[in-house]
Amino acid sequence: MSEIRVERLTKRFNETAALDAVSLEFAAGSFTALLGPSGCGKTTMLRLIAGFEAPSEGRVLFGDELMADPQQQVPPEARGVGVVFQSYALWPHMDVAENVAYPLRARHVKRGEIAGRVGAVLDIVGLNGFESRRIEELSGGQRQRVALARCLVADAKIILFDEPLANLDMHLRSSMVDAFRDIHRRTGATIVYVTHDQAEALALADRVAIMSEGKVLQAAAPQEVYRAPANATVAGFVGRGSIVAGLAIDHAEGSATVDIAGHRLMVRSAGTSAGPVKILLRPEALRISPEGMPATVLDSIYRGPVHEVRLALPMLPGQDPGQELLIDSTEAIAVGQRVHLTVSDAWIIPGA
Ligand SMILES: Nc1ncnc2c1ncn2[C@@H]1O[C@H](COP(=O)(O)OP(=O)(O)OP(=O)(O)O)[C@@H](O)[C@H]1O
Repeated sequence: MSEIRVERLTKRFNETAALDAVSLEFAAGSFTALLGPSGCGKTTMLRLIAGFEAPSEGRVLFGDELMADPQQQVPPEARGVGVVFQSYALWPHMDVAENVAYPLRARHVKRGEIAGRVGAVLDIVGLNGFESRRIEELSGGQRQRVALARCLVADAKIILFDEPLANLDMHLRSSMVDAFRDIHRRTGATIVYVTHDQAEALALADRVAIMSEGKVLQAAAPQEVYRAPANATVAGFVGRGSIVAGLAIDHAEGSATVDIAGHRLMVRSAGTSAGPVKILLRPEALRISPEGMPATVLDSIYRGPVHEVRLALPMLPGQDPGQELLIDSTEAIAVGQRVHLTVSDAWIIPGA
């Protein structure tokens, strides 16, 4: 059953549609990341689900229950949703345990029960022993964990996260990514997680919804979004890679033969007719070898374990000039060198 359903959900601020007729379901227990550039409508979607905004058009349902349409809205506190923002909004004058206990106190839960539940969630977020620490004595990552614990203690079936790791350094972010995976496993909550960090989205979510200009361009498993982007915008937004022009010569179920710069190869395809196509080539699917697609090295940048090498494809009559590819190479390669590439995987971008 789907826990959250948004139907043709639209939110307009003055003339601009921050969210534009989006329909999306969130299955019970799923972990969906909303991913997209700044201003694409991610936070607006979250705020509509939480009840902090009212829809201009469309509806929000939890199960079969209507939460909001333009005429009526269930108030946020009656939706039973946990929300964690990037600003932790903790009470500075209370210690860790008091902050975490706050939602239970507000609901008049018994003292004895509160202590047990607070201990249990502090355990989940790895803050056992910090009960009587003051908030100002905590690091950014520890504060974020307190905010997380305070959200978890309420036992919400739906938890919304708005860029919860945005203020943390890289090292802390990766340890918090582990904490989030653990929390999802333990609570089984339906999670919607807003981020503009694709690595975070791919690592955490079982489904990624890529948004742009108030619309959802693709909502699919992380592997699918990466391997088979629905259009050029998604392809450009998720992962590294190059989009080159080619000519489809022949196609079968799920694959096609294409010509790229005079070189023929088999690529994956969602079904296309013969003619010009755009093809996505990921760096890890390209390898320098004695024969294959010819290319010339334009430049090479050391990126840590590998050199990222930019190559130019030969220009052929009737094809796009200046087509470029990216590959990762364990060795530095001299600029100007001519090489050949084997292609182990490629994808025809639908409708491009
Ligand atoms: N209260 C508001 N009043 C007017 N415009 C708003 C309001 N809230 C959001 N917007 C506009 O709606 C659009 C979507 O905003 P939203 O905050 O949902 O984007 P986002 O994808 O979360 O961006 P970011 O990653 O920068 O947080 C933006 O163009 C924004 O300027």
